[in-house]
Amino acid sequence: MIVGVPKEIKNNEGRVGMTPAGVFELVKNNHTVYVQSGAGEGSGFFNHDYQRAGATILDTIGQVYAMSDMIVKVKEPVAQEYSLIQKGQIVFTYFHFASSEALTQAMIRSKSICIAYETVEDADGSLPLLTPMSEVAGRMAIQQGAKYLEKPVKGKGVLLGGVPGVSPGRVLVLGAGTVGIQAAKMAAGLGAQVTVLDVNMKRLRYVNDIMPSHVVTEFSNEFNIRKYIKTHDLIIGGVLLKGAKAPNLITRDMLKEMHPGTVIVDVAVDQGGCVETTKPTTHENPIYIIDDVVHYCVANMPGAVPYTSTVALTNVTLPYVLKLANMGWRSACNLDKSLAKGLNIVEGEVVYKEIMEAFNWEPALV
Ligand SMILES: NC(=O)C1=CN([C@@H]2O[C@H](COP(=O)(O)OP(=O)(O)OC[C@H]3O[C@@H](n4cnc5c(N)ncnc54)[C@H](O)[C@@H]3O)[C@@H](O)[C@H]2O)C=CC1
Ligand SMILES: CC(=O)C(=O)O
Ligand SMILES: [Mg+2]
Repeated sequence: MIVGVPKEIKNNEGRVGMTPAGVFELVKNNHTVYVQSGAGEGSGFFNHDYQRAGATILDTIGQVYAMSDMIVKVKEPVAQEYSLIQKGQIVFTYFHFASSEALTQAMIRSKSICIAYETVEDADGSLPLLTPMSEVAGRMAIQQGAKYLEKPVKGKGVLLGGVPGVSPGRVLVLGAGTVGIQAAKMAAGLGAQVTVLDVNMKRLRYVNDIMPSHVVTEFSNEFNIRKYIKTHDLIIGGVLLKGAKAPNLITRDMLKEMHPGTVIVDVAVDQGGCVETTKPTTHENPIYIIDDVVHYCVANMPGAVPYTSTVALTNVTLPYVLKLANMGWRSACNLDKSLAKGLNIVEGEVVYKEIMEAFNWEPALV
């Protein structure tokens, strides 16, 4: 198979879909790999590294899309890429369709095979290709939140760890999944008081078992959310309903209940966000303020630490890339049920029910 690796063009996205180690494995399996010139630079991988591993470097993104059977990338295609995607081409990347009807319509029109990293799902319900990036984003959420709590950037002016004689800051974590646990761990490490909410008691039991006593758990419901947003300085949005639009747990009216300078880091922004006032931002302009509440809603947080994120991501994607290249998408998905869950749009048809539900589409209309 011919596999293409384009350079990411989303704002400040330094990750790349394949490392030279991945190229080496594919070439060893008799595949051809085209890498766009400079694609890996943000992650510390240069053209000569890819060439030494056996790849051919192409000058333009157009050439990579035109010459490849399968595109392996990181983020969802942006508008400039829509017309480059070909009928029957496999596109293996994050898509987050439920948050963008425009992207969904464009990929339906392309008649490509869209396999979304974020919905590849193991038998136990875990999401092996989302987990490493959620680990990065969960940890980063506290770093970013701590920064935007500073007064010069309109935060409340609270130091999360406090100092002797002054209470530490308070962090509210919505969702005790991968993002939530990593965020809670980082916040606890800084000495903050942490409250973690989830609707899944198993997750809350797990958090309760592994975290120190200054991390407490509560059930997630509107009553508790309304109570805790008034007293917490930093709120992390880490909820997920697989493949679906995130629920709006914090509604617009609730912002008025919060202390001015409260910071929300809505990591779930890529699935539409769990805060009604969330809209995607970029690393260039990461925040905006509504009702004195600072919103940080960067949809590609791990893109800012590509040296860590590219390796963490490609460690888990490469086995699937090899399977797709060796067997083709039909046989690979027939044999590997986890990978089959990644199929979102196939030759113009949406095959993932939560995407249809996100846009209130009836099957006959698509
Ligand atoms: N902005 C970014 O750069 C990144 C965003 N993400 C996103 O972060 C989100 C979270 O991902 P993960 O932690 O991996 O998901 P996960 O599946 O590990 O955890 C989600 C948790 O949300 C909980 N939940 C569902 N409904 C809830 C409710 N009403 N109240 C409280 N909790 C609720 C679930 O029970 C689960 O424990 C996803 O949307 C993911 O795409 C992940 C990585 C990077
Ligand atoms: C998961 C995701 O959206 C990201 O890593 O950018
Ligand atoms: Mg207010």
